[in-house]
This record gives sequence, C-alpha cells and structure tokens, in this order.
Amino acid sequence: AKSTSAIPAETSARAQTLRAEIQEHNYRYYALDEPRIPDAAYDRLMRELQDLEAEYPELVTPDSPTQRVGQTPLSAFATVTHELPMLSLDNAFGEDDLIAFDRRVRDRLQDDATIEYACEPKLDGIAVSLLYRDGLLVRGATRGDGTQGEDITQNVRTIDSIPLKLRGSGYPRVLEVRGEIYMPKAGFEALNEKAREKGDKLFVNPRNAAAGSLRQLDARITATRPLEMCAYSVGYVEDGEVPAKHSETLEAFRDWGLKINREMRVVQGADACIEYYQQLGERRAQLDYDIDGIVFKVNRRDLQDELGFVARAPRWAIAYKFPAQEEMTQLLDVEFQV
Ligand SMILES: CC(C)(C)c1nc(N2CCN(c3ncccn3)CC2)c2cc(C(N)=O)c(N)nc2n1
Repeated sequence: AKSTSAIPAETSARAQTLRAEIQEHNYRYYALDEPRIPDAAYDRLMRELQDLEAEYPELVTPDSPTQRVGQTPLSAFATVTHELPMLSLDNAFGEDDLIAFDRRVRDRLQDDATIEYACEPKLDGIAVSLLYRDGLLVRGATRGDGTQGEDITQNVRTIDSIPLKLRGSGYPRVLEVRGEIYMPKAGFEALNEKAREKGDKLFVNPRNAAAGSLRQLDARITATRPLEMCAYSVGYVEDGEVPAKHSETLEAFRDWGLKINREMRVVQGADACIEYYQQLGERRAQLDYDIDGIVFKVNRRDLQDELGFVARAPRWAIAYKFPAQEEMTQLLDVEFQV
C-alpha cells in the first residue's frame, strides 16, 4: 500500500473536514432532532468520503462514518462484565405507590424538603451499555443479567443515532453511557410490511423486533433495521466529571452528540410526577415509539448516592407502568392474523 506520505496533504485535510461535517450533521439530526441539510446533500458528503477512503485506505479512521457496518459475521457474542452493575427498577402500580416512594425517599434523607425528580418515558426496548474511551466508542453491550451482558459492539456501531466519536470536549477520558435501543413504530410497521411481502416471520412488537435485530451475529443485517438509541444514565466514569444532576448529565450527553428523549422533564415533588404521568399517558398512542411507563429519578446525584440501592434496585428510582392494554391487542392481532 502507498505510505501515508503519498497522500496529498489537501486530500487528507479534505477527509478530516468531511468526517467533521458529517458528524455535525448527525448531531443536528439525531441529538437535536433538527437536520440542517437535505438527505441528498448528506449522501453526497458520505460518497465523497467513501471515494477518498477507497483511493487512500490509510485515510480510514475508526470513527469515520463509513466504518459503521462490520463485514465479517461473528460466530458468537463475547461476554462483557460491566464495570458497574446495571441496576434494575422497582415498580409502582398506582399513584399511592408513587406517593409512598417519595415519602420513603424523604424519610431516608431525613429531609422533608420537596424532592426534584427527573421524569422520563420508559422506552420499550433493550437496555445497553456504551463505553467511550477518549471519546471513541470502544464497546457496546447488552444489560444481560445486570452483571454480565453480550458484546454487541459491531451491531451498535450500525445505529446512526449512536456516535462513533463523542462531539466537542469536556467528556471524561472513560465514559460509560447507558441507554435503551428501540425501534420506532413506523420502522416496525415498515419492517413487518417487508416481512409480509417476503413471506418471512412477523415481529410481534417493536421491542421484540429491536431485540431480534441486536441478536444478529452478522452486523450487515442489523444495519438494515430501523433502530434508535436514547441515553438514560451514566455508568462507569474515569478521569473526568459529569454534572451533579441527572438531567444536566443527559443534557451534557446531548452536547456530546448522544440522543436523549425529548420528553424528559424535571419536576418538583410527587404530585408533579403524577401530573407528568397522566399527561404523557394521554399522549402515549401519539408517540413515535412504544413506552411501557415512566421512570422517575431523584435528580441530584449526591442524593442518589446517599439513598443507594437495595438488591441492585435503586432506592432513588421507580418505574410506574401504564395498564397493559396494548400488549393484549398486539397478541390478539397476531393470533387472528390470516
Ligand atoms: C438508571 C436506572 C437504574 C434508574 C434506570 N434503569 C433503567 N432500566 C433498568 C431496568 N431494566 C431492565 N431491563 C431488563 C431486565 C431488567 N431490568 C431496563 C433499564 C431505565 C430504563 C429506561 C427506559 N427503558 O427508557 C429509562 N429511561 N431509565 C432507566 N433508568
């Protein structure tokens, strides 16, 4: 192969500019939900970079947007041991459980002051861990049993809303981002329409479709599936800081190019949590993705640390699920599908 010195300086500079421009467009499109250029212009940038890298393979970098789809299927997934266990969530089954949760939090903190909560829709997908070293995505893993999961790095790299390189600066040298990979409703319908036409098996719901897409040993199949990821928590951190509040950490994630859910709100006290639950419950059918409830989290991380967790379920967070009417409908759909 030609030595790197054989690459004209302006070619190497052009490739670097293209990578930065494409990353910025991804940030606007996925993290800010506001694309700035039409798809055709975006595709032209990608094609120019692909042509440059085809002519000068030494130009390829691991974070290049052309390096998203692994060409070699795996024979099996390796096992990953999470640096910090991925916790589970207690459930609330009614407003009283939410009031009781808030009461327990305040009693345990021995402080009757109103607690600030972060409220997030509980996306109905697959929990994953993304590990970034010096801003580069080096590992993706499923939650698994909370202690160990499967290494699905090749598959998560195919998901456009997951940055291969964090944007900007100020992020810790080692940063673990936890989030939920899900399939939006429209993508799920389109996937099942294609499956019907090809006489393939149908997926029962978007969560199963996302799980099946992540379980592919051949990342080229995963790359064809309409998957997205929303970050929902920080995990292991080394050499750096994340903000003192959970909501501010999610905003930092957005600045670093990660997608967070736009419905996330910060509220004061249990009654405001119930209002949030009710208003989102009314809009559930209109959301672009399936949710099975709301996750309420004590927003200050120093209070989270003080509250800790019991048997891996944090004392500082609770999931409040909606009635399961949706699942039953889907089950009936499949059973009476002709
Ligand atoms: C950081 C904590 C532990 C509070 C936390 N844990 C979550 N989960 C744990 C249980 N999980 C789980 N998964 C499979 C089996 C058992 N538990 C699935 C993720 C969260 C899931 C979502 C979501 N889905 O949108 C979310 N917005 N925030 C979360 N926050």
